[in-house]
Amino acid sequence: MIKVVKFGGSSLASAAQFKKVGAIIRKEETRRYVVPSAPGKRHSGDTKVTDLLYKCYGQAILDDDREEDFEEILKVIKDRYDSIINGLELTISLDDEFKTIRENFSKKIGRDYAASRGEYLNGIIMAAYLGYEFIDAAEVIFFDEEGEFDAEKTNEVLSERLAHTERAVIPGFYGSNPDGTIHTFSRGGSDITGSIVARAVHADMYENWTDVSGFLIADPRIIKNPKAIDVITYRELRELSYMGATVLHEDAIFPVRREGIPINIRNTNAPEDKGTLIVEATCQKPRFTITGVAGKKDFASITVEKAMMNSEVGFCRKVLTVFEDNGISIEHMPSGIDTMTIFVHQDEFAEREQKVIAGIHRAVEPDFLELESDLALIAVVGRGMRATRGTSGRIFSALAHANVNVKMIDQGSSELNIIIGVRNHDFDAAIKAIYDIFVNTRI
Ligand SMILES: Nc1ncnc2c1ncn2[C@@H]1O[C@H](COP(=O)(O)OP(=O)(O)O)[C@@H](O)[C@H]1O
Ligand SMILES: N[C@@H](CC(=O)OP(=O)(O)O)C(=O)O
Repeated sequence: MIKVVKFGGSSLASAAQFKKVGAIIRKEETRRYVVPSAPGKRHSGDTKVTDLLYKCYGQAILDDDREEDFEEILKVIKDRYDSIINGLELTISLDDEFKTIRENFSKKIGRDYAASRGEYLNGIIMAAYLGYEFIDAAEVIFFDEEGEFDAEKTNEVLSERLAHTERAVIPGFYGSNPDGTIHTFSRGGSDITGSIVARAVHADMYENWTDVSGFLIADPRIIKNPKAIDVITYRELRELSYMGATVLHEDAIFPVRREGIPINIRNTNAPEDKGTLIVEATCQKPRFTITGVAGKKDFASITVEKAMMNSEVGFCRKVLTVFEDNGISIEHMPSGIDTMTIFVHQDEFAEREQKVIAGIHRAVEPDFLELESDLALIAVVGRGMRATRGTSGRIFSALAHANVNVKMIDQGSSELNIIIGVRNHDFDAAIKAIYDIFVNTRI
């Protein structure tokens, strides 16, 4: 049995957190491959080391005389690592590493390099603390010429390397380009590294340790003490992650899914809790009709109206081409007989708004065109919804009771999700109402 264990920044924010992590790893022999993130927030007002590194590099590349700020931030970062090393009573020193980092920052070596040092340094500490081998992710995780993750090369090199390594620490979040420079995944990308490592060693389980007891039915920042989901399918999770449930990076699912490796989300601060199991398929009935609810704010909608639109061949395509030509991706597209509405990210749309409107006029000569902004989209997700009648009815009545005006509803063809559009300022109230009706009331 082999387990790959990834620890998030919240689990590695201080020496005290490292000790909890050490105890978890030592408890099971099978926890052979460890993927650490950079130290995260120790409390709500704190700053993640990754953010400090971005800030520090931002100072380093300024041409004017900002030496002081640069040195100050670098010292804050070094102090954080030193306090972990001292708290763990380790004898290692990162002085030489910081010397190299300072030199490389002065050479303006790259923003990705800068950010990656958070995981790199934490990996060195973790390996020393556990007595595991340290493997620099730059040697085993690869990106191609276009900057896309190179899954096949990585899998080949990484599986070969780990086949000869009994226990190792591989820092998350980064790898290398064909020219040897450092490249990072997008934010939260250590989850992806964990998944890649799990695939490479054909792990039996990918444990992803964080600061909550699993994937929760709703965002704990909106709902107080939400219940955890026991078992969730990859597909349900994809829907929820995409719509803003940030526990696991949305791209972290692909590598393990190929191999059918389950993911277990666990809590470093409550290691006895079972957490959430993420699987390909399950016969286990969900506890509630919905598995989870998540959402994102700041969308704009463009409604195009034209009589007999439905019978005009190619109408939708012509409208969509306008968005494509302007490089704007489309989030949702509910339609009626004479209308279609397109939901887009507000910030992406704002810059090209007038170009898009002009383009639509030229392309399809609509009778009427309406724009709306500051909208939020909420996804209610659940494999149990298919078998339950009246789910949308319950959602509508709950939202009506909470005085939330529903702007749009779109049921996915898989019947796995229902997407609801509301105003930004109704977002929290809508999530609360949906959680309440399905989880607390449970009629
Ligand atoms: N549905 C959800 N279930 C659990 N956590 C959620 C959910 N939606 C948002 N979160 C947030 O995700 C956080 C965990 O993810 P993250 O901050 O990336 O942790 P880590 O630093 O361990 O990688 C939780 O602390 C919680 O605030
Ligand atoms: N440290 C990186 C990568 C990461 O995955 O972090 P975490 O596991 O704390 O979300 C970030 O902040 O984006």
